[in-house]
Amino acid sequence: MSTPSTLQEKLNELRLRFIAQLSTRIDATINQWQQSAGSTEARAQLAPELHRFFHSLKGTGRSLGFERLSALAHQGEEALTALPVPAHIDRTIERLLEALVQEQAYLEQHRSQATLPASFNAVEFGAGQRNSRQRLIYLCDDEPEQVTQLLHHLRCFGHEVIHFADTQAFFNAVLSRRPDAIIMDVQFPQGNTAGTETLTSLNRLTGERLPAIVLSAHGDFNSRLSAVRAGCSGYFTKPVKPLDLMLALDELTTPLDDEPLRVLVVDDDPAAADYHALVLEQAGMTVKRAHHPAEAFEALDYFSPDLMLVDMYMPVCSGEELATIVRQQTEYVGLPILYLSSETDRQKQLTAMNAGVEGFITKPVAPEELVSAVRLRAERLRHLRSLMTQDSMTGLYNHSTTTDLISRALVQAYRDDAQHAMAMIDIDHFKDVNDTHGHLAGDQVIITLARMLKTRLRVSDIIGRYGGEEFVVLLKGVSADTAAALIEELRQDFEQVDFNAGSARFNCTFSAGISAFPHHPSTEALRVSADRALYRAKNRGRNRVAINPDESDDGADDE
Ligand SMILES: Nc1nc2c(ncn2[C@@H]2O[C@H](COP(=O)(O)OP(=O)(O)OP(=O)(O)O)[C@@H](O)[C@H]2O)c(=O)[nH]1
Repeated sequence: MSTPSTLQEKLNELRLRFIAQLSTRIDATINQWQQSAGSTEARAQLAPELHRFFHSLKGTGRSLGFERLSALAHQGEEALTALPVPAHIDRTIERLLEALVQEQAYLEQHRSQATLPASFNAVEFGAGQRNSRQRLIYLCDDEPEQVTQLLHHLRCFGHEVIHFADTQAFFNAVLSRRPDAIIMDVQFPQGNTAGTETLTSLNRLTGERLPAIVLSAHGDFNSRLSAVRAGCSGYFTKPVKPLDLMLALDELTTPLDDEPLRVLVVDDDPAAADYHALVLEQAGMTVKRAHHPAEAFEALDYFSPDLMLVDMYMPVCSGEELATIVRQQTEYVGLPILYLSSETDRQKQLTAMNAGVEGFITKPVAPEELVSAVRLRAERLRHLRSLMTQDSMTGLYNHSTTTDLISRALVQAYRDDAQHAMAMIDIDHFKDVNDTHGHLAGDQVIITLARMLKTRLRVSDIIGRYGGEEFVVLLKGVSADTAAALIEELRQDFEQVDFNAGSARFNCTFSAGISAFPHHPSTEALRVSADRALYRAKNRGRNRVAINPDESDDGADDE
């Protein structure tokens, strides 16, 4: 069988799985019901479980589009909660269980026709997960010297760059593959504003405003006006300083946050958890499913969710109890919690909100409604968190957050039996940079290295600014040797970046030390070993990457 790829296919697969498991669930309940026959006490003991069975079938049934099944389950739930207890309640329950058996048989027979209700067919979310900070840039310029310099810098920052020397080839390329940003020269042999005119035509043709920055040999009014009319965000006169252009590109292309939102879905019913997880995953979020509240409690620590979506009724404890337990820990006081339930009783909803949760989503929820409710709250938390955890100059994690995140990653690595590597990176002779070119130029170097680390390493790697000109990176899933090779590539590119301070141009280098997990099994042990290797790199002349000999795969010294 082929792997389902679209949301519809995945949801249909979920429906089929739900139908396949339905008879076991109904049979088990009928069994319990029959065993409790004749004993008022046994029936009373069974009532909460029976209620959960009907409640869960009602919610998941409706979410997956099984309206008749859900309506029957709803009747069962109502009968069990009605006060006074309805006359002939046993007869009612038996009738409903029989009806569920028939409905199950019907669904089983017609399983090949199982398709989602029409309301789901319009649902498609955007491109989904972005797991790279690299961008596709089109550079359209016919001046060889400028092009060589820009290509070099753009590639140092890990961007994929395609160069066009004429506007026609550029025009055709944009129509076949849209870039993330465009750098466009204004003047070409075809005319003084041929570059911006090409952009204007493309904007008209595509109905979009293409993200573009203009380079021009002239800063005159007409050239600038043509750029504004072409919808360009930046205008640079040649010779352009590559780093200024990089920053402008960043503003044009970098979304607020690259990392997918993490959502913890807690539901004892696997079908319901799968359904909601699928919808959120399709919208680009990373989802962890927990079927038991204790499992959810553990996941808080190693998964570090941006939001928790909790079923209100679970056998072990209620959503409200779980929310209270979570809230009792200071580090999770701000974690947004949303209840997800088919409970429609307003009073019960309000009571459940007492645990300080963010809101209540009633099942079945339309996919786009779920995504928007989750995204809104999770992004707010991300923003607040970032103010506390990031270094304001570089946007990298600050010292304490870096240490904290690395420690959590190591806990997870123990579980997964994974290997990681740590790199300590320190800019060489940085005091001289400040003394010679000024503090602002020094800041520019720090920001540039931070930017390179972010664009070149993986989103899942942990990158922090440890101190002034010192950075630490946890490269996940790689050996010390692989990490050393990756950092060595970065080192070679960094030394070629041109910095400017007034009319002076200068270059910088860095040294790095590498250590490996599980060879060094704690954050502190990793740090000490990487620091020792960094010291060796500095001692041996700087501008190099070092590993302690005992960490290298072949045990050889790195130099
Ligand atoms: N511009 C700037 N300088 C900083 C910042 N934080 C720390 N520094 C400076 O970084 C310099 C670090 O210098 P040192 O630790 O002596 O080392 P170094 O000159 O880089 O020499 P080596 O590491 O031995 O190659 C100090 O002069 C600090 O003032 C910052 O945010 N911006």
